[in-house]
Amino acid sequence: MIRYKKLGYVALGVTDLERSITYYRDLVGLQLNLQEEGVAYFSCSDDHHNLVLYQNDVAGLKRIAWEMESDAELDNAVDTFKKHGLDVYELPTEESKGIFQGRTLRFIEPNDGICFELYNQQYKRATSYQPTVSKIARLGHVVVSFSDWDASIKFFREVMNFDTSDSIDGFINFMRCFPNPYHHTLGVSNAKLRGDRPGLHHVNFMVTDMDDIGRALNRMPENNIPIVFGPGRHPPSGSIFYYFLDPDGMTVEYSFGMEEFPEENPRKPRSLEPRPDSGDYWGSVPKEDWAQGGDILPAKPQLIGQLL
Ligand SMILES: CC(C)C(=O)/C=C/C(C(=O)O)=C(/O)C(=O)O
Ligand SMILES: [Fe+2]
Repeated sequence: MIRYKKLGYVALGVTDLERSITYYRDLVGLQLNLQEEGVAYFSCSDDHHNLVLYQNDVAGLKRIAWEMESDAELDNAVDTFKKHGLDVYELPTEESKGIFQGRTLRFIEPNDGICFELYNQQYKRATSYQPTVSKIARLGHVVVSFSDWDASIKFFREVMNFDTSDSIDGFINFMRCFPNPYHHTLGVSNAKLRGDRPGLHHVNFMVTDMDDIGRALNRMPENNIPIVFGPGRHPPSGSIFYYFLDPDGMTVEYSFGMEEFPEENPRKPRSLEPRPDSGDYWGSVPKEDWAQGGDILPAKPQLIGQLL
């Protein structure tokens, strides 16, 4: 069974790269490690990047990348994916080095055509992430609204070896990239909840303590950043949460205190009733523009290199 180390990075298309650099660096608190023509690499760890922004005509989700436990797990993934009829491409060495990574594979997720990437390691930084406005602990999760909710969950479970931690029936299925312990690194949301329009739901950064949330409660409104949900506490993972929009209207979440699962004998997944208090113990309800921004950006041009 395929084994993942973690959710490595998320790549987004943004319509004004300079504007988004200022936002993600100065308001969200990510460290800008490198800016090249049309692309910016941010981290919140000793990785070279945990968020990559590309200048693009349309804002949206470009790629989701998973760091594997080992190089052998990349081979394991290739064998598994090919058995399930997936075309997997290995980036040429100069390409993977160009994004500061070791061996890198890409494929198209079959339900909504998202570019998924697996890699074994990124260049590490001696001087790792230095917190500024917020002590971000890690890139936490990405939630995507998929067209076929059941088929997507089946793919991630049966092909990618993700486990369901909990589900709000018909709304969101919270999945762990096994054996990563966090309650979810991927959320499978139902696009039927947003007019059958698949796309990015939100990107989450887990912060280190409540003060990081507290400071954001003031910093975001002071900078006229639209708040779209919370503060509150999510029943699925137990996380304190706070959601706000980025300059393209894509939804970003700060959270603190997520449940962790053991590799052996984890608790059973719960099926939560689809009602507002399954989303927030504290009773807040999301604004209309929560989780609405961000298309799924075409994957094909990213499939470069050798077909395995
Ligand atoms: C309001 C939705 C239905 C909800 O419960 C969300 C939970 C999520 C998420 O969607 O990512 C979390 O972030 C969480 O529980 O940590
Ligand atoms: Fe979330």
